[in-house]
Amino acid sequence: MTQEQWGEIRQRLLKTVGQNNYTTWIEPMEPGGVANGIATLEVPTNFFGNYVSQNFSDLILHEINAEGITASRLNFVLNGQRNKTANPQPEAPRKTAVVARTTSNGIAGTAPLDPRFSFDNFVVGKPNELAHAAARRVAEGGPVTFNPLFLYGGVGLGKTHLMHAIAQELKLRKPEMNVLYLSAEQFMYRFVQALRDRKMMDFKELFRSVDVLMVDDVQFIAGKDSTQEEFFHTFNALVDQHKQIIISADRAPTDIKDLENRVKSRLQCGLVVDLHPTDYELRLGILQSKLGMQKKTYPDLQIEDGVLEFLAHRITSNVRELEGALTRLFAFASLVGRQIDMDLTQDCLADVLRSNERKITVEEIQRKVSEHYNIRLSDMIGPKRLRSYARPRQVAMYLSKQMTSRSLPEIGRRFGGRDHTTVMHGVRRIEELKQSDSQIAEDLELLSRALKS
Ligand SMILES: Nc1ncnc2c1ncn2[C@@H]1O[C@H](COP(=O)(O)OP(=O)(O)OP(=O)(O)O)[C@@H](O)[C@H]1O
Repeated sequence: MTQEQWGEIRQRLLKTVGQNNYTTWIEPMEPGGVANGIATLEVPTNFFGNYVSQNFSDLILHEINAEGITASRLNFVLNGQRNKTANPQPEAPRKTAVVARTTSNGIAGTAPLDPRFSFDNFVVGKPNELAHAAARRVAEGGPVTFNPLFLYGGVGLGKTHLMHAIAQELKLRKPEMNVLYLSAEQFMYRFVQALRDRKMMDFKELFRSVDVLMVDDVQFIAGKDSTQEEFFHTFNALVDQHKQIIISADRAPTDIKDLENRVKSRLQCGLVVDLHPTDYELRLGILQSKLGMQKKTYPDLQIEDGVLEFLAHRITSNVRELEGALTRLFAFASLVGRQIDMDLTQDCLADVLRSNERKITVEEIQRKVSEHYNIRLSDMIGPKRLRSYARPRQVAMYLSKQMTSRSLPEIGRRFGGRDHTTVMHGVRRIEELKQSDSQIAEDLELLSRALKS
């Protein structure tokens, strides 16, 4: 793809994604080649590539094809890594802030900080309140009370956001502090580079001279023995000097496989806090806060009441996907010139909604029903025929038939190896009672709502 073609494509993208998105996400990319239906774009960071891929790839592909270039997929490579040897290019100037002070030892430079990942933009709810409070405390830059702060949680739950927020806040409050933020992958890359260039002294000096070291996605160094070793020494040197360390990972230190025990135990010796999966209220709060940004980009678009609630209810996997869905919805609506209502939402996000469909299991149903009727799970599954066990059992069988794709024999097996005719009888009995017994009807309603949430 030539610069000229990319220029045309960019101009059209500006109209569809809006000025803000354009400046942040489209403008920094450089065009690469197109081969076998794959168009390559150069991006400044992996994070950047992931974000663009999740939020704008459909639109970009659409415009690339509109330019007469045939491509069905996009491939993102880091700036300057395409044809590195054949076509050496100077590193593109970074547009976002770099935290660490520049040094002259040839191995300085850190990950860019995303200005949107601030404390102000972080929505706090029950699942993340502890992690948020700990991050806030560390960002005050006061005396080191827990070292390290170890933040962990599943994909897209806000670990990187909190790390960037801490770094940016520290930069504001304590500009004299030397704060180094980087991913574990970059740590390894720098270590290998220093070894190769015989600059280990510089490497050690750089890492041991920081006031705050922040390493994102530390699980990456699992299984990489020499990097772990170096990380361990860096860690110890900084802790000895009472310098703050902040680490993030996708799981707790004890659960990171192939990480040496001494590293694990070091990582656990401060404060370990986790970001729990989001709940409905948090998801809705996040959507409401992100709505403001979209409205700035697309001031003419209206969003129908109930759409945000619908998304918060249905997209439960992670915040990144939730955010991506909102961005996509606005971009799509603006592209097709429609307002955002339920129909458009279902059309535009069919794939995301499908992949988020929650699979309810028979075991979950059994657990919820036994809690509801206050009986033991073992009594529900066991052989006792007492009415106080038999009725909840039939309710659970009925819900298993309605809410899962399990067959009657499969359900029977999960209820202590009962025959499929027993399950069928139970299901029919509850179907009858649902019509004649308002208490049972109410129980079913309550239980199915609780299971779906
Ligand atoms: N509580 C929150 N408030 C506002 N935005 C959030 C919140 N949690 C996550 N996000 C947003 O969700 C997206 C994903 O978050 P982030 O990159 O921090 O996830 P992560 O936990 O680091 O994921 P990964 O494991 O993939 O690195 C970001 O755009 C971030 O701003």
